[in-house]
Amino acid sequence: MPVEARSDIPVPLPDEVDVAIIGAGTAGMAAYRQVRKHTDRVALIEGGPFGTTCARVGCMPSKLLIAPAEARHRLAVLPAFGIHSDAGTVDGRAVMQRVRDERDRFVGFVQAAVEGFDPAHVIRARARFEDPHTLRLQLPGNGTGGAVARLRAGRIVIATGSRPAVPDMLRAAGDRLLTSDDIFDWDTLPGSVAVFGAGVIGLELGQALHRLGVRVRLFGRGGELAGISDPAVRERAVGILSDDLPMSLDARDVTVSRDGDAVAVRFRDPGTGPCNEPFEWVLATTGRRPNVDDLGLEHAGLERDGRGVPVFDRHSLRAGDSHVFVAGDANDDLPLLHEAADEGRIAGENAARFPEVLRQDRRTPLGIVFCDPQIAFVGQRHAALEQAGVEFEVGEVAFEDQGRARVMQVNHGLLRVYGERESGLLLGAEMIGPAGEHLAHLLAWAIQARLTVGQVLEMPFYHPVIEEGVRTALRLLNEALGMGPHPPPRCIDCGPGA
Ligand SMILES: Cc1cc2nc3c(=O)[nH]c(=O)nc-3n(C[C@H](O)[C@H](O)[C@H](O)COP(=O)(O)OP(=O)(O)OC[C@H]3O[C@@H](n4cnc5c(N)ncnc54)[C@H](O)[C@@H]3O)c2cc1C
Ligand SMILES: NC(=O)c1ccc[n+]([C@@H]2O[C@H](COP(=O)([O-])OP(=O)(O)OC[C@H]3O[C@@H](n4cnc5c(N)ncnc54)[C@H](O)[C@@H]3O)[C@@H](O)[C@H]2O)c1
Repeated sequence: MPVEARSDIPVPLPDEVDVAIIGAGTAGMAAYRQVRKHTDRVALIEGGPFGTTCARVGCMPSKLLIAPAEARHRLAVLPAFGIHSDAGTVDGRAVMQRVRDERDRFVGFVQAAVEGFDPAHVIRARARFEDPHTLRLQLPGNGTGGAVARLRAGRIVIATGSRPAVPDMLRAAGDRLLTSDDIFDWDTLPGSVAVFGAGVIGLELGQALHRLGVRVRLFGRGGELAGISDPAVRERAVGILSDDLPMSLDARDVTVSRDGDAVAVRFRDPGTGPCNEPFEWVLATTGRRPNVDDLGLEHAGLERDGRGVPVFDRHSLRAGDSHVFVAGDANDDLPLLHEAADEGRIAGENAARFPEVLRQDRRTPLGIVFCDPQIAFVGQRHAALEQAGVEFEVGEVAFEDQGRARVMQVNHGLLRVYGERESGLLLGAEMIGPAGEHLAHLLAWAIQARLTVGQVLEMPFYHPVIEEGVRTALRLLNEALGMGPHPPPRCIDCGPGA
């Protein structure tokens, strides 16, 4: 990792501030910028390295690993275009060198931003509540444990992020057990990895490693995959992705043990006999836990939920009717980068204005999984609509015959869109398919603008583009809502393969 941007500049610590922010990640830095607009009496407290989870061990290095994997995988479609190539040999050291170099560049941008903050505001320490308004600061030591200081704060923003949660059953892998915090520092690619947890991180990293030539098996639970809630989309996703990546999404009787330097994974897939597969490494991608357990929250006088997170209002980020605000992964609501930034802004603004606290609209939910084909969620999920008893209809398009997708040899997937029966409002979508990141944005913007399905269909659609597939799904949805005619099976006005 790059050197710390900020040395421990001997700046006198304040005794008291208007707002203390715990954690200088994405949410904490966004909060700091807001607070600065109102007061100079602010402390941004960071107990770990600067650079944010996103840049250091999250969004950016994971996408840097996925990019070469996708580039290599595209070589497999070349013969279908009549092109033959024997390229594709993987130089693991070069792959990981680029991942680390580019990662360090991104981390450097964040560190430069921190360098731009007033040094008097930035405190290198781990913070814990001693009472609702007092933080105990454990300052960095020189190997012998650092000094302790105390800071009184009128308001406090908790923006402490999250960390990998590792189940005990994987601990037997010993020093062969890794998390996403470790792998981007690899010097080279390993030979084999058992990836436990078929959520977003497991799927993204498991598929990328597999496509870079690492022997991978993705172990899941109960058939879940990347949080897809629509059973039709999940079934399609499992079909497409398991064609390529070895998966045991409902592995039973799993045990992990060491066999010398290797890790033996014993398991049973439904309908098969017992298997015993050796791996060099075990990668735990079994979820993340909010960093609230070591904050002394029992001294903060806040009501907490079952995971120990202060009960808070997602429109103000305020914990109960207190002076404490909880933003980003720490609140365990929507652990995504853009949400952490939004929440930091709202929490910072409210902490600064306190006791005036404003409730703000939140954006339309949007989630993108950078596997290939991409998985995406927009607006209300299928399961949530069903659970809430919303009366809705579904329109769908399969991408196998979609014109542009076929031209490009990316014709795999299924998009399902949901619309409200009475109003015709577009409510949500789940998908696996080509250009998922772009289609998901279009749909999210339409939902946030509160457009009906009919109004979205009034928008321009070019030809031949993958967005024509969205139009097909929306036309079928409009018909199901009783608000549009049955679309012609081979739509002439839209050109072939729409
Ligand atoms: C592998 C991976 C891939 C991801 N990919 C994506 C993606 O593609 N898109 C996306 O939207 N999201 C992605 N995410 C999620 C995204 O990275 C997080 O939602 C986001 O970074 C959370 O930001 P944050 O500010 O809440 O936390 P962080 O950036 O983790 O900041 C929290 C800070 O608090 C500090 N801290 C903790 N406790 C204390 C304490 N007691 N005292 C002082 N400081 C403390 C920590 O050291 C840390 O610096 C990914 C995550 C992972 C792990
Ligand atoms: N592209 C993106 O936007 C992106 C990428 C990566 C991470 N993230 C964020 O990070 C969060 C955390 O991701 P994650 O993948 O760690 O968590 P997750 O909650 O999405 O998935 C964890 C999975 O592990 C499974 N699991 C738990 N214990 C298990 C066990 N013992 N054996 C097998 N499976 C087990 C769970 O059932 C679940 O399916 C995501 O919810 C997401 O918000 C986003």
